[in-house]
Amino acid sequence: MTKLSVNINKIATLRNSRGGDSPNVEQAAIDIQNFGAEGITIHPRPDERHIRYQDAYDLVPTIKTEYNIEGNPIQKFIDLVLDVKPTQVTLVPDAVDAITSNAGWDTVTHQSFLQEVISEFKSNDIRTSIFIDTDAKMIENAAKTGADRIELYTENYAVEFAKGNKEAVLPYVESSQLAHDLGMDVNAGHDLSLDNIQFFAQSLPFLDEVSIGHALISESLYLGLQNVINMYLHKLS
Ligand SMILES: CC(=O)[C@@H](O)[C@H](O)COP(=O)(O)O
Ligand SMILES: NCC(=O)COP(=O)(O)O
Repeated sequence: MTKLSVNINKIATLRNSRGGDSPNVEQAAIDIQNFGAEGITIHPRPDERHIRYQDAYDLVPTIKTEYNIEGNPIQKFIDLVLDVKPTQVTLVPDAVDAITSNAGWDTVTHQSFLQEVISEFKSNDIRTSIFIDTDAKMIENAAKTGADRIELYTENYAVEFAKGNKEAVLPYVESSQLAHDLGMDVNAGHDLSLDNIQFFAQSLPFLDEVSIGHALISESLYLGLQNVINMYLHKLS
């Protein structure tokens, strides 16, 4: 069974837009887990435009499932993760000003750096995962860094699937098998949604966890709108 980890960045985006504490990200994490999600993912960025570094600490007592922290391992991020000690850290090669993640690691160029940070996280009992494209050479080199898992960057699959190109899943099928053969587990994420997740999960031979945020929160708004509007109308009647 593939675990669902819910990325709550967008809850924080909404909170920050008013400067207050609504919606409350800790309560959201509690509820999301009570509704059955098997993990909570956050992806703090250096500008703290959504999840803040302080949120990473405040969430600790609320997460009873798996806690996954994603981000670029700049020193501030490394210190945060070593302090918070989540279940898993996912290393993502984000540019400081990136709107969202847009590429996997070049594990050849950055092999020794990745090896160093991964070994530090592992010696602190934190599972490690590397955000990566469906490139065999990069995945083979990811294994050499000592990473426990890869997280397959699924934007291309999501874009192509929306156009009806189901064969876009094939590189992910191959990458999943390769990672497994190399002794790594497989996560996936980015733009996965209610539309594309089932075909993806059923196609991959190995898929341990997906982290989903943007689409899941948007879908929750749409699927909840009718209910909430009816509740307002009832209060006003
Ligand atoms: C690595 C990845 O694909 C996600 O963590 C995604 O980047 C979420 O970050 P944002 O919410 O900042 O888009
Ligand atoms: N690791 C991917 C993630 O956490 C969520 O990405 P998205 O669903 O917001 O695109």
